[in-house]
Amino acid sequence: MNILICTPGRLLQHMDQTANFKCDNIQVLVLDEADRILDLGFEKTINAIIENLPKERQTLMFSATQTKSVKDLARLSLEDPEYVSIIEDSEHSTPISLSQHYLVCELPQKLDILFSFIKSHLQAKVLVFLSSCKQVRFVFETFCKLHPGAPLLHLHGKQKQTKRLEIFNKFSSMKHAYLFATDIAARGLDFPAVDWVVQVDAPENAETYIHRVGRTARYDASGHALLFLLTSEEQGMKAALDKKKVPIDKIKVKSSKTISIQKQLQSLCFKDPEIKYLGQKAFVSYIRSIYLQSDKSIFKVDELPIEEFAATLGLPGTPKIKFVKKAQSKNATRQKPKKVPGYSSSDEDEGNSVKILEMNSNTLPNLDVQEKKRKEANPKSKLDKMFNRKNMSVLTDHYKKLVDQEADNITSEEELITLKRANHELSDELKQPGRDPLSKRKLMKATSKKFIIKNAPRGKRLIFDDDGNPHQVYEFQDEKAFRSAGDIASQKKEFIEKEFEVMKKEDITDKIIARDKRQEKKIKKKVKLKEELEENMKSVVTLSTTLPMYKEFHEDELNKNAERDFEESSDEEYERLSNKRQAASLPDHTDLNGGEALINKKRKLLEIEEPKTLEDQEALALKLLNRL
Ligand SMILES: Nc1ncnc2c1ncn2[C@@H]1O[C@H](COP(=O)(O)OP(=O)(O)OP(=O)(O)O)[C@@H](O)[C@H]1O
Repeated sequence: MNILICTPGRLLQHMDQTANFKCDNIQVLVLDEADRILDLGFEKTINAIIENLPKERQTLMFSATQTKSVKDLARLSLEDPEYVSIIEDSEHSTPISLSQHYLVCELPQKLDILFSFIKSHLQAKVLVFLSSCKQVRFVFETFCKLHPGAPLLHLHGKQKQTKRLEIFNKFSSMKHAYLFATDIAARGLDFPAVDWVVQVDAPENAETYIHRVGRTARYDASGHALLFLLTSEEQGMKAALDKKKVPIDKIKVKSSKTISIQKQLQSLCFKDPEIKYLGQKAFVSYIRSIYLQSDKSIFKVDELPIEEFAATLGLPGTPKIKFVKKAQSKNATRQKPKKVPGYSSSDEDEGNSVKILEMNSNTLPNLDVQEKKRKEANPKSKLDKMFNRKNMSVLTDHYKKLVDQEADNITSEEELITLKRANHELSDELKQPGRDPLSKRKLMKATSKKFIIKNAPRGKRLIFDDDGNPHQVYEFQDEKAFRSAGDIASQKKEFIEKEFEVMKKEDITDKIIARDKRQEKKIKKKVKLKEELEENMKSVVTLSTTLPMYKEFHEDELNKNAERDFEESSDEEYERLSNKRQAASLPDHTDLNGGEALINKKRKLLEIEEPKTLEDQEALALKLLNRL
C-alpha cells in the first residue's frame, strides 16, 4: 500500500480492526479540509489516529480557511510549521472571478425569492444551500410539484452513499440544474461549471461562507454567489465577512418581480399530508438551527417571525416548539420543574411530544408571548382540525417511524427543540370507552348520518285520520270499554273475521295490480321482439340480394310472419310463438333471432335428394357451399 485516502473514522476503524494494517512506516500524513478535521467534532478520532502514527513524518494540511491555532498544531506534533498562503497578502480571500452579492429579506419571503430566482435563471447550474436536511427535502419536494421549469436535485446527509454518489454524478454531468443541498456539499466537492451558489439560509460563519462559494468560480472559471440574509442577520454577517476579506455587495429585490408561492404551498400541504409533515419538520429544524448557532450576534431566534414563516411554508398552523430552561433541568432532581408559560411540561405531553428540550435562553419570553398570541388570535379552525385528523389516521405509522428515526439521529446536543404534536382529543360526545384514540375517523363514521340511517332501529308505522292526527296501526282501547263490549273470545273472533274480510279485499286489489304489471311486462317484451324481427328482416333483404338461394325466401312472408306473431295477443299464443322460434333455431350456436331464425327454419325445409352419381354429389356440394 502506497497511498490510502479515507475519512478519519474509516482510518481509525482499519487501524483497530483490519489484520496486518500497519502504519509504522508512514512518511506523509495529509489532512485535507484541515480546519474541519482538527475541530471538536473529530478531536478524539484524530488524537487516536495520531497516536498510531510514527512521530517522524511529514504532515501537510490544506484548507481554504486554514487554522493557525497553536493548540491544534501542537496536537499534530508539528515542528517548525511552514504556513503557505495564496490569500495572505491578497486583498480578498475569495477569487476575483467570483461576483458576490447579498440581499436582505424577511424570513417569510425567502422561498418566494428563491422560486422567483429559479424562474428567472432557468438556463443556469445552481447550487442552493439550506440549513438542514429537512429544509432541503421540503424545498425540493414542493418545488418539484410547482414545476419552476428547471431540473431539480437534492443532496443531504440522510441519503445513502450510493444515492449521494448518483446525485453528485448527475449534477456534475448536467448543464442546467438546481441542486438543493446542506453543508454536505460545502467543501471538497468539485462540481464542474457551477454558475451560481445561492445561500438561502445563512452559513454558520464566514469560513463556511467561503467554502460554500468555493463551489463556483473554481480554478480559472467565473461564478456568482448570492447570500440571503434576514434583517436581523445583516449586520453581524456583514461584519464577519468583512473581517475575512470577503468582498460582497448588497442588492435589492424587486418586490414587483417576486412570485408568491404561499398559496400553492398551502394547497400542497392541504392535499398531501406528507408535504405538510415535511413542512412542519422543516420549520422546526430551521428554528432549531438558528437557535443552536453559536454566533448570537448574527443569529437571533427571538426576532424570527415564526408564525408568518410557518404560514409561508403552507402550514395550517405554527408547529409547537417547546423549551425547558437549563436551570430547571439542573434542579429537576430536587424539585419539580417550573412550568414555562405558554408551553406545557414534558410530563403533561408524554406520548405526544417527541423529546424534551433543554436550553438556557433569553429568547423564551418572546416565543411564549408569540405562541400565546397565536392561540388567542387563531382558535383551532375547522381546517386545522381536518389537517390534524388526516394526520392521525393516514400518517400515524409514518409519524411514529419518522419520530423514532429522528430520535435516533438527534445527538444529545441537538435534543433542544422538538415538535410537539397537538393533542387532538375527540370531543366528549365522540369518546367511547375502550376505543383506540387513533380510530377517531372510525368513530366519526359510526356517528355519521348514513350509518345511523342504515343501522338505527326502524320507526313505528303510523296511520293518519282525516284530521291528520297520527295513530298506531292497532290502538289499544281503554280496558273498561273493551270489557263492556263483550267477552274476550267473541271479541277476538269478531276482530279476526273483520281483519280477514279486509285482507280478502286487499288481496283482490293486489292480484289485479300484479296481473296488470305482468301484462305490461309482456307487452314490452312483444314490442321488443317486433323491433328485433324488423331489424333482422332488413339484414335478410340485404343478404337475399347477394345470395341467390335466399331469394326463394320471400320478404313478404317474413313480414307476414312477424306481424302475425305480434298480433297474437293471448299469452298462450305468445308462448307458442316463442317455442316455435326456439325450435326453429339451428344448433350451430349462431345468434338466431327473429328473421334469422325463420331463415334457418326455411333452410331445414329444403329437401335434398340422395346423390346417386358423381355429378349429383358435385351439385350438392356446390349447393351446400353456397349456403355457407
Ligand atoms: N493547475 C491546474 N490546472 C488545471 N486545473 C486545475 C489546476 N488546479 C486545480 N485545477 C482544477 O480546479 C478545480 C479545483 O481544484 P481542487 O479540487 O484541487 O480545489 P480545492 O482547493 O481542493 O477545492 P475545495 O477543497 O474547496 O473543494 C478542479 O476541477 C481542478 O481540476
